[in-house]
Amino acid sequence: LVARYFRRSDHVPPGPKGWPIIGNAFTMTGENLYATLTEYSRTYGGIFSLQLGPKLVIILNTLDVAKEAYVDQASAFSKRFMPPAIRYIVGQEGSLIFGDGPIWKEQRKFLLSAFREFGVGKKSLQERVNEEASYVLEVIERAKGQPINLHFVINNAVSNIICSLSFGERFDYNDENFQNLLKKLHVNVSSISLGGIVHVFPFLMETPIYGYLKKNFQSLVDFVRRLSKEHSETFNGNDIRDILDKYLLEIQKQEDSGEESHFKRSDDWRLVFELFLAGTDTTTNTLLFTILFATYYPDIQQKISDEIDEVVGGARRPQLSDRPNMPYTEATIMEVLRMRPAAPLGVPRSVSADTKVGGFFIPKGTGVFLNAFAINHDPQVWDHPYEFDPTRFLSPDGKKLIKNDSLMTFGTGRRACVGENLAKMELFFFVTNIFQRFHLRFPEGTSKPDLRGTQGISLKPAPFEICAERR
Ligand code: HEM
Repeated sequence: LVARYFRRSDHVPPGPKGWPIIGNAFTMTGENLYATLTEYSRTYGGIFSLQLGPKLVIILNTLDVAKEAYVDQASAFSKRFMPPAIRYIVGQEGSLIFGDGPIWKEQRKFLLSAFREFGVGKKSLQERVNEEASYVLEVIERAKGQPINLHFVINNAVSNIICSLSFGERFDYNDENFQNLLKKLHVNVSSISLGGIVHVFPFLMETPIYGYLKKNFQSLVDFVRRLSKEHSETFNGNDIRDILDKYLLEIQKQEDSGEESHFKRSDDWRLVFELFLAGTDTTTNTLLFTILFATYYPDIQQKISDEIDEVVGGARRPQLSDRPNMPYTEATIMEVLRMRPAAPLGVPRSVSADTKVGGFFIPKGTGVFLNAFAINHDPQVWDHPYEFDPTRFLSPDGKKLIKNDSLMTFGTGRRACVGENLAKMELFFFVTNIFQRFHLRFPEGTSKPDLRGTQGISLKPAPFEICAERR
């Protein structure tokens, strides 16, 4: 009976054999997980399955099956599978990233409208990001050309954009409390995968091996809760300063109208917490990879710098209106997003009704991972997929940015990333500010860093240092 409970049905997509009880949980760990799963896709095809304990999950590895599931069958594929260990710590109810149904729908609509209101894609936020970038430039300047690891500065800067949108505050790069918090978040998203053994046995969170994950998440929740509480004490319905105020106003309106409220006062911390979770390490890692690739390929860095000189010059800050005139810089960012998707397996979904994909039976309740790395490197779609070549996103004359629907870095369908425009805006401003002012190289006498990156929930570059010389 036990064996039958854990065994895969014959009609579901094939996949590698697992161990008794835990199935393929060990397969779903390892710092090169994205590469391992992409290898499997070469053996098993566009869709294959794994067993996480008793839970069947499928991995979508080509654009065709991704669209067939997430777009053509959006109703069956728009729920989330929340990895048990994460649910165990932060719960699923009221979650935008992991929730479902009307609450999720309202939260998503709310956030998209809040992003518009508070300047995503607009001048007001441009000033904010430029200002934050100027603090990063100061840190680089102070290093005076000596080797520096930019990880926690960039991480702090990116988080400050979320903090400023959410509750109008930024934290100094020397603020030890905030830095510690970011480190804890970083450790959590980079040291567990979305499908490893801890999700088969979530009680491991209570043991010394994994207990730190629970503590780390709890510190972040406590921090956001405290800030949300302090912020709400200064709430004035006639002066909506940021996303948290807008959220509180929404609650007030729903309470006043006597309607059943989907936004709860007790949950006001959650939205901000989830913006941290979804938006900090993803954007940080992509920005670090951009710095890494541009330093690794000096000719590409030179082309970015030339474009900045031509379009922006050296005297003023970059503007949103410069973006359409800077296709090479934008194409380089797109190429980094393709090569190193910060969430290489997306955020898992759950199938809400028995269905079929790629001709295979997919039972209700199956977990689904979108292998963005495999799709972004599919040789059927991309020429020389493992080469770093920004020109693949440029028109033949190099003057226009060419989008490609096969880029799966932000997911697709109803639950695609809501932060895509914000992330791209941040990437553009941080990249242009840095390469406007500095030429970057690796420290003398050191070997070139590894470009592959290591994977937990997010994919991050291995630690590296750069030396920055003023241009
Ligand atoms: C380079 C940076 C980023 C990458 C690569 C990324 C990637 C993703 C991916 C793959 C998903 C799942 C999509 C799907 O299921 O189809 C997602 C969801 C999400 N992202 Fe992002 N993200 C980034 C930045 C951000 C930022 C800056 C924010 C907000 C501050 C954000 C907020 C969210 C939210 C709230 C969701 C859940 C949406 C839902 O379930 O409806 N992301 N992201």
